[in-house]
Amino acid sequence: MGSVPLSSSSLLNFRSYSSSIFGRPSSTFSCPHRRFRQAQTLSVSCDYSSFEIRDVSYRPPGTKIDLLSQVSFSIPEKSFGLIFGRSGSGKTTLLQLIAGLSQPTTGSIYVQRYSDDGEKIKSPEPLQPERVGIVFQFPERYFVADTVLDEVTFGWPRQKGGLQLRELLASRLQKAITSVGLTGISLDKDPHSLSGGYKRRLALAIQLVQTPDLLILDEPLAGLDWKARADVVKLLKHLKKELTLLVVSHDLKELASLVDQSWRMEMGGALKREPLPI
Ligand SMILES: Nc1ncnc2c1ncn2[C@@H]1O[C@H](COP(=O)(O)OP(=O)(O)OP(=O)(O)O)[C@@H](O)[C@H]1O
Repeated sequence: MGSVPLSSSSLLNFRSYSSSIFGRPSSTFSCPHRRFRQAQTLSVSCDYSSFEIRDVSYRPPGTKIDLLSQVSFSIPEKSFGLIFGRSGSGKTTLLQLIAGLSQPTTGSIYVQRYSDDGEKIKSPEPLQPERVGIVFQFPERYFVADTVLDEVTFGWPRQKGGLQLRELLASRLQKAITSVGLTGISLDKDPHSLSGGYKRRLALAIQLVQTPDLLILDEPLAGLDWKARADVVKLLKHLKKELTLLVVSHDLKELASLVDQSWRMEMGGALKREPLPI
């Protein structure tokens, strides 16, 4: 991989900068319309956003089969949604549409803002792909760099930016590495030499560094041993406090304690809200 304008040591020198100074401010005060009612005593705004998928159908170009059929659901910010269903039902196809990797044939995907009492505020805004992070199945298969640092910063601007840009990038990197618990790992280490669980942490850090609002995970526990699986579940629990997670998985029991809403994808690409069948 080519050079990145920040070395590991220079990045670590930026540790003391607060991400709240250089990073994107968090979307709202944590006011969980769902968790506590602080707003009744303090005058704090409890508006919240919801990611909304409305009547989405998808037929791949040049084919005559709909892989998704009128899919509608919504997921409020800072909640954990899980989609389950049989292999080949269309789960990954749906994730790809939400991430903006392909376009729905019909229907829309947008962000709607609500007041605490559930009234719509403002017009809906299209969900911008850069606000969505996606971690594919077996993400470690797509690692391309020789060091953890290069892997996380792949695609960053290569020209020398100003100090402010360097500080912003360093701060985001530091925050992402810390959130996934990779601080004990040398940034010069070969990503391919990490354990299975640490590779998954790295895959999450690669997405988190872009500060997404919505993080999509396709089978995050697949192929891991029991210890790494428990590790990733713990990590997702931590991440849920920071952002919205939409997960496709067959590992329902292990993820059940995190799930706020779940849906079953039926063969033919119809999505139905349904409790986890465990
Ligand atoms: N571009 C395409 N053209 C035609 N068929 C496709 C295309 N992409 C996916 N499919 C088919 O669509 C169906 C749904 O695939 P998808 O990968 O979304 O399923 P899934 O529910 O995620 O399955 P799994 O649990 O095995 O990952 C499959 O039968 C797949 O072969």
